[in-house]
Amino acid sequence: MVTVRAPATSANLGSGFDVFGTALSRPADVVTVEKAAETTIEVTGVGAQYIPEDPEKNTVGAVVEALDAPARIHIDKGVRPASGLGSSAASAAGAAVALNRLYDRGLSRKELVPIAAEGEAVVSGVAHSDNVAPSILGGFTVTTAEGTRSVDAAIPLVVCLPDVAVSTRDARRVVPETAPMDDLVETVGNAATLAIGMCRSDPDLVGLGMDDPVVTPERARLITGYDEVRERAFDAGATGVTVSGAGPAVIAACRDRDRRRVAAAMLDAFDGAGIEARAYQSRIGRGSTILDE
Ligand SMILES: Nc1ncnc2c1ncn2[C@@H]1O[C@H](COP(=O)(O)OP(=O)(O)O)[C@@H](O)[C@H]1O
Ligand SMILES: N[C@@H](CCOP(=O)(O)O)C(=O)O
Repeated sequence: MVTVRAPATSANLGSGFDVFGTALSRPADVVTVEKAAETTIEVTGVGAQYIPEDPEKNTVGAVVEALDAPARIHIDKGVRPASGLGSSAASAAGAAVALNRLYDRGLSRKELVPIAAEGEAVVSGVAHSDNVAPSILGGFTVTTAEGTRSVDAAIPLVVCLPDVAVSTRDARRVVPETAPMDDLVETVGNAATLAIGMCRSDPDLVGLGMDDPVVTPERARLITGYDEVRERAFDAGATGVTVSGAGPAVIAACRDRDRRRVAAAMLDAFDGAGIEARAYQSRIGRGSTILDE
């Protein structure tokens, strides 16, 4: 038996659509696997009632297939589904790390990234790796067709999750198919600024680089209260604010001393829009951890 804690993640960070991701120190899924002749999945925890236990429909089923590793699997959800916090990815990442160990497949963490991404194709239609990569490796990750690079960074974050669901599949439908050259230039500049900020653990540069003129404005329309939440977070000291993943969670970078104030301001703004929400005072965290074997 192997048990793995797989963290929530925030993908895109504004300027890095389908490329950037960060592991969050909290919340997390806990995935336990035991060898079995046939794969079965049991899901408990936050939002478990909305998550299929059929291996064909659960993200971990695709990981079992890819590793040829049938197992009895228990997923204890800490990451609410349809959150923008890589809920589907956390289970897939945890399963990939756990099954690799259970069956001694000997794959490296980086080699597990495309395997876990197969799970994302099951739910969103695209095997995007920007959530599974940080959930497996930890830190800030950059994933391209050439593979994944990661760096540890100490950046305080606030993630505010409103009590509404946005499916990644639906939120991918509003992504523009093309972008004007000016927007492309702006996005590249922001993404490069953010990457330098991560390498220096500098919340000001990271926040500055979180702006995105192409995808985020379209997604923000799906989140009631987004503009007010963003403005209030900046007023409270956030250095950057954007949609987390496909939403509805909103993520802010800040300094340690401002984290509580930013969290309170974001909650208050959602409340003003008539939306219940919860805030995680988080930071960039570590990747999947084996808890027990
Ligand atoms: N192990 C899993 N954990 C969470 N969601 C899952 C899992 N397997 C399948 N799903 C489905 O994936 C969808 C949530 O994924 P997604 O829309 O990408 O949201 P998130 O941003 O939270 O990952 C839901 O429809 C859910 O039923
Ligand atoms: N790059 C993807 C990330 C989706 O993240 P999720 O946490 O909402 O699953 C996208 O933006 O579609």
